[in-house]
Amino acid sequence: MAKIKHIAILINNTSKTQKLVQQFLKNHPVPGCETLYHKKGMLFARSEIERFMDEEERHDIKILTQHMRQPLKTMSSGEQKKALLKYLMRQDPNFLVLINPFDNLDAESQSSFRRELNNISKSKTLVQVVSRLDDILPMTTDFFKLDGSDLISYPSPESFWKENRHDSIAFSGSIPPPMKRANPTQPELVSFNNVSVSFDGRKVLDGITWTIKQGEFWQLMGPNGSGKTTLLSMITGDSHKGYGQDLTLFGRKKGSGESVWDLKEKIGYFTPAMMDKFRGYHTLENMIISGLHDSIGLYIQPTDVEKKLARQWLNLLQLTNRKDDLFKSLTSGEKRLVMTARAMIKHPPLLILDEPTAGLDDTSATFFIALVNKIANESDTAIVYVSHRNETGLNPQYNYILDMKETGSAGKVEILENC
Ligand SMILES: Nc1ncnc2c1ncn2[C@@H]1O[C@H](COP(=O)(O)OP(=O)(O)OP(=O)(O)O)[C@@H](O)[C@H]1O
Repeated sequence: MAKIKHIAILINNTSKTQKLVQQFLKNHPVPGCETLYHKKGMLFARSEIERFMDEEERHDIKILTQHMRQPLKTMSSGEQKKALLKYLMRQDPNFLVLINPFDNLDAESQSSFRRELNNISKSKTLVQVVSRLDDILPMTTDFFKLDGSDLISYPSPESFWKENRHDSIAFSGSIPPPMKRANPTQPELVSFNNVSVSFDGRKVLDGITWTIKQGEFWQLMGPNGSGKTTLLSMITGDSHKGYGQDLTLFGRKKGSGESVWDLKEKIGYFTPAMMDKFRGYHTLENMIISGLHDSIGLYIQPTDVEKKLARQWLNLLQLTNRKDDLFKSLTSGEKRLVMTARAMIKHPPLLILDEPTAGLDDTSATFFIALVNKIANESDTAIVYVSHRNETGLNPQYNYILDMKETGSAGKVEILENC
């Protein structure tokens, strides 16, 4: 029997990924991948999960969760991915096109997902479309890179690895100062004392005790479904689960009449999903200034001082000459830098970055991490960085690790060397 081919396509910020994926799925020939022509292919991608979520929400059509009570939307990323893979395998395709399959998965879910794909690879071709070299599976036989619309094929795995392994990036310049000296904040920004959360009678968080102080740099870690998002949503005011519990946010006890707006004012927040919510018809300068007004995009005339500050940020990000370009014209790596600058321009007491490098290629992720380390070193802002990946180069002082148990996740503090 002929050996099954497995394809890896490395993508970057310029890649016309959707176009290529459609070529595979619609059975148009792809040079170098002729064996898949006229075969049945199916797509494993975040966008598919969102599509099924939309079907559930808008039309009440349950496809991935046919025999489950829990809506797809409230499942953890790992649970959603498992449900999608199960569904795709029931359709018995000849090949699967997987776009960044390990994004948003914790280490344990990644290994079990890798094992599952390894099993599937014995009978089906895998086409991995990935932005990170570490995600390429070992059984890969054919290597490509997608530059713009050009699919470049490599004669051997060695030639692929030699060309694409990258060096680390140095960052230069300083974090621009705040527009005005902040009122001294209390040293304790967030304090959970024995806080627990349940959904439908099932405990998700059990007795969380965690204090975040001014200027600290935390990484929040835990397997998929351990309650990271739930924990963050209590800090940002997006969940009511904190009421009636011993939770103090920026010096005020939860439930003592604070508004969500009071909280949002003190928090800079970025998660890649935020970028799906707007079309990007604002200039880079206005996007950054909008962080001072807690809007996404600017709807009032900026002052000269605001413009000057935005330019200092653009300078740091090496985007000075593009201040009048539209946000939508940026690559996804550049967009995330600008969104982080937007979140940081007011030097909030707390900056939350929720899986900020998901989907980025290695070079962009390295650049992003350099910016985060810089913010941690040069500002009084405390950072909570949520990631499943042990990001090379990220220098948090502490890990807050959620240990998932039947009785709900318990939290553990790990003090790191950078402290
Ligand atoms: N509104 C809700 N109703 C029911 N269950 C929920 C709800 N919100 C979250 N859950 C459940 O709580 C658990 C924790 O979810 P949460 O999204 O906080 O985990 P997470 O650690 O952020 O996961 P991931 O890393 O995959 O994003 C999951 O099992 C999820 O299914």
